[in-house]
Amino acid sequence: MNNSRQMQRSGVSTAHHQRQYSDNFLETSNGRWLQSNGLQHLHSSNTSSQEYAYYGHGSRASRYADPPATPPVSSHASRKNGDEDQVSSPSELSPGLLDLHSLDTELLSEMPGPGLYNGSSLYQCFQSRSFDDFEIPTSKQTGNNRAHAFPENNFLKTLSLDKDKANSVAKIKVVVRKRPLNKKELAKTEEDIIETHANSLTVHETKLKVDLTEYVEKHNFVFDAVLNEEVSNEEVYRETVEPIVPIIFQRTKATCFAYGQTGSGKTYTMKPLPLKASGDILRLMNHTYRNQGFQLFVSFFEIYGGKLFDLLNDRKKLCMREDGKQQVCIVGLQEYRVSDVEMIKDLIERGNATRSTGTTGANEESSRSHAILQLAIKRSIDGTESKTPRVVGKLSFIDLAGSERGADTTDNDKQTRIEGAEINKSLLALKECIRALDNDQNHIPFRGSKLTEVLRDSFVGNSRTVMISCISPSSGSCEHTLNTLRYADRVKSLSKGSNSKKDIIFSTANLRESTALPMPSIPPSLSSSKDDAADAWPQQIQREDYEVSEESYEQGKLPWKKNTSEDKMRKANGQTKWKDLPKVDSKNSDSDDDLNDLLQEEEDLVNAHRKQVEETMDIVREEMNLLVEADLPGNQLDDYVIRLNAILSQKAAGIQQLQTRLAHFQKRLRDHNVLVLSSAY
Ligand SMILES: Nc1ncnc2c1ncn2[C@@H]1O[C@H](COP(=O)(O)OP(=O)(O)OP(=O)(O)O)[C@@H](O)[C@H]1O
Repeated sequence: MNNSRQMQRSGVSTAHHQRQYSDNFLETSNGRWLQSNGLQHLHSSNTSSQEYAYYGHGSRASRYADPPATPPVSSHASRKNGDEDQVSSPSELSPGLLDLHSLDTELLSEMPGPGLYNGSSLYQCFQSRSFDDFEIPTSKQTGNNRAHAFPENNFLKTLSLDKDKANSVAKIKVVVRKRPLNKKELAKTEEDIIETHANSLTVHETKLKVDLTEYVEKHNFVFDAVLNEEVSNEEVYRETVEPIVPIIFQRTKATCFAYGQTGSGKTYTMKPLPLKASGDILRLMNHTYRNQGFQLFVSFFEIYGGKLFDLLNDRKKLCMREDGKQQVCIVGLQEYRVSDVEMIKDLIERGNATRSTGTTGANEESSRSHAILQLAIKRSIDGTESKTPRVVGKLSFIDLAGSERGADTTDNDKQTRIEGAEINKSLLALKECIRALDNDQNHIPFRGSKLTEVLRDSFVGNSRTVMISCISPSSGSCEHTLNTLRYADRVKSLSKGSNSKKDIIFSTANLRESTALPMPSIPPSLSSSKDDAADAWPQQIQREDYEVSEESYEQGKLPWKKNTSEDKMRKANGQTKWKDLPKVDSKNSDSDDDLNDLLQEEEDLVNAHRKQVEETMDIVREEMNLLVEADLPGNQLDDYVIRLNAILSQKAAGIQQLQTRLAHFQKRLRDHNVLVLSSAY
């Protein structure tokens, strides 16, 4: 069905492909790019930068198309209110070439910093508009209409960020969003197995022992933020995108993507973000950067089955080219110049309505494509509109296809399986790129998929990435949820800054205070140990040591929330091998303390060791999941195996070091016992 739809559409787009040629246009930058790439036959008399502007603060009647910075498109200038056809009419739009990344990618040199921000005038200008049309009111939102129409949010504070502060915005931020149980899950009496804390969460996975008794395995994860089911879309925006909006004006490219299994809330989460962001961008353009010649452009396309389709141009098939500087260009992509939030909203709605959906084994209305909406801020070199504007910064929103990967492999529908393979391939490639960036590798495997090729310029240079991992709380989705969180954990480990280490300590404190959950395996005592071997503590353990899993053996399926004291007891009972040690009298209390310290250290070490092994197993499992059906070509597969081997070797080295430390501690314990025994007799 999708196939035929696409064929129909591509048929239409072929018809649209008839272009007028103009030698003059070769004078433009896009034309030059075409020429330099031997593609002059593709060039159009129009750019794809469609004017979609209307000034006069939102009055549709006063909308007019601004004289374009590039060859003009006049036919749609008189687009009437609500007349979508006029806008989308291919003959009117005359799709041209959007050199999204080529010359545009050479960002304009330093922009003047934000001027003095006058919060009240800004408020006055925008108070009549609402930017929250997508927002679902929550119980927390009171009847303060004024506040709702113009949320008195962090943005006002963010506006006054100077460049230094902007630089302090994390390069990679990983946020998890948990959705509420849905009706289906409630009807099946599925349990909520996700317990959230400030910036950590625990997954309570029910497992079966060999004797078929149930037990709960807990998996703890720490992220930059964890948003529970009560958090509104407005708060999600504040936590994720709002802080990066001002730095788009500082020659930065930022990407915000949602990852998670089908039905986990990716679209629900992503949909309102571009609109809110463009509202904030326009505010900055109209106030802080007033009269500085900034322009906002919107484009929206999807990657479906490895091919690109323009969501704002009747799903016209697009092609991607790489220029001599290895910059990726999307040929023919429509880009609309916008200066009003309402218009952006129209465009987003149009694009969303055009997205590919199909039926999968996992979800009837599943998005099987990656949807990419880009907000580009441009400015011509001299700040006027007489010259072709160039990209100053870009904000990309990516609603990824469902990450359930292997789930559809049993599906009989060939098309669905091919889609699944493509999705697996791109998610694998995305992670590979992130991993390569993490390791400061010279070679970033962007070519692994269309998705990563498109994102290439958003990851290099001065870039920011926000990943929102969407998870279902339901026990039935446990495996997918763990996969999502592990993927997010890998992305998180990219963050080399102070964040991750701080998180561990913070989280440890949190966990110790609030529950008797298993402790992360690097307690302060161990990391501050004066023992020589402490220096040999593998680096990656400190960095990646987020997930701790501990089996708390339970007879029957007891609700996890009630188990704290039992867990404590079990933990104590777990030390049976030491309880037969001869008792020493109270005079030996110092020795007791020493012994306890040693026992604690040993237990931590054993936990860390087990965690390393588990993590390694997780990596292998996860990679296998991704590889299934990814259908990589031979050379990519070889590269992939080499990289995976390197990671596993690193893990093996970490495990080896832990084993050495363990042997060392056991020797100390034996010595200690001999000492205690000899003093006892
Ligand atoms: N935080 C939330 N609060 C309330 N409802 C939610 C939330 N997240 C998701 N939903 C609801 O759950 C359903 C599935 O969400 P959504 O379509 O966003 O999932 P998805 O991850 O995009 O799925 P797919 O990958 O199949 O497109 C929708 O009906 C949506 O309204």
